[in-house]
Amino acid sequence: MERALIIEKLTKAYDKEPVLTELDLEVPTGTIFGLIGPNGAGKSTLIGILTGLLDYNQGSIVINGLSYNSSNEIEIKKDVASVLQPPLLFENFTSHEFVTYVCEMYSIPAHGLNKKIESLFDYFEITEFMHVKTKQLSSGSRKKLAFCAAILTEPKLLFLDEPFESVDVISIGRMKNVIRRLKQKGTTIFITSHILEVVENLCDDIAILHKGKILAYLDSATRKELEKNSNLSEIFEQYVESGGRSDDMLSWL
Ligand SMILES: Nc1ncnc2c1ncn2[C@@H]1O[C@H](COP(=O)(O)OP(=O)(O)OP(=O)(O)O)[C@@H](O)[C@H]1O
Repeated sequence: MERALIIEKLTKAYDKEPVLTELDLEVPTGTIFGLIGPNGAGKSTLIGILTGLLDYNQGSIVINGLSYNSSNEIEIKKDVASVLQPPLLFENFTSHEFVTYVCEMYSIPAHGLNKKIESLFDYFEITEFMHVKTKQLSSGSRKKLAFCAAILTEPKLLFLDEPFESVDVISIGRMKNVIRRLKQKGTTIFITSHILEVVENLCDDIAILHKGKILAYLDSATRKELEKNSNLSEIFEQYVESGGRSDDMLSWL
């Protein structure tokens, strides 16, 4: 099977404090992959590295068949888009200026672009903010705008870090529709989320990241077996130990 992403022995420390330790991970091309893990597990750090925002100490990364290094960074990035947490927007641009600027950076042809922008903004109910500066948008609208910009760049690999956080339930449903459509077109989607019901229902393979390592990789066969008896939240709890904590600790409450 083809792999959109191959990570080997990836190690990252912040000021000597290890966050990712010899992490190995492979993501099959054209699938929706879910990365879940407790707070502080290293999910955003991993996405930061994979999108070129953060450096790393050791290991190797292959994206869409290209080995990641400074000489081919630009070639890799033209096929990769992301929605980060918090989303990165140009604060003094209007929503329309922002998405058109992002499309220019990705050399997306201008012909027909406005129609696509209008339909996406309409679908996500942000048309009224078309000519409003991004710094004035609510957190949910910022997320939706960053998502629209990422979609418009027609990526082969799309990283979504907590894409559903702050987003209303109707818009989450629409984001899920778009993500499924992208998969049908062959895009690989890499999602992190704490909303496990959405991950369970949307993703193909799922990995659990804990303390900087992949604790479990649940492919479709493994999921099928485990999900006979438990939902994803229960499976997550079984893998990620509670460290003996229970409600009894809060008996004073
Ligand atoms: N810039 C930074 N400097 C130092 N430590 C950092 C920095 N960014 C993150 N960390 C630490 O790295 C660890 C992993 O953080 P990260 O944000 O990647 O986790 P996460 O899995 O995305 O967490 P969450 O689910 O809470 O968003 C945490 O211990 C965090 O405190």
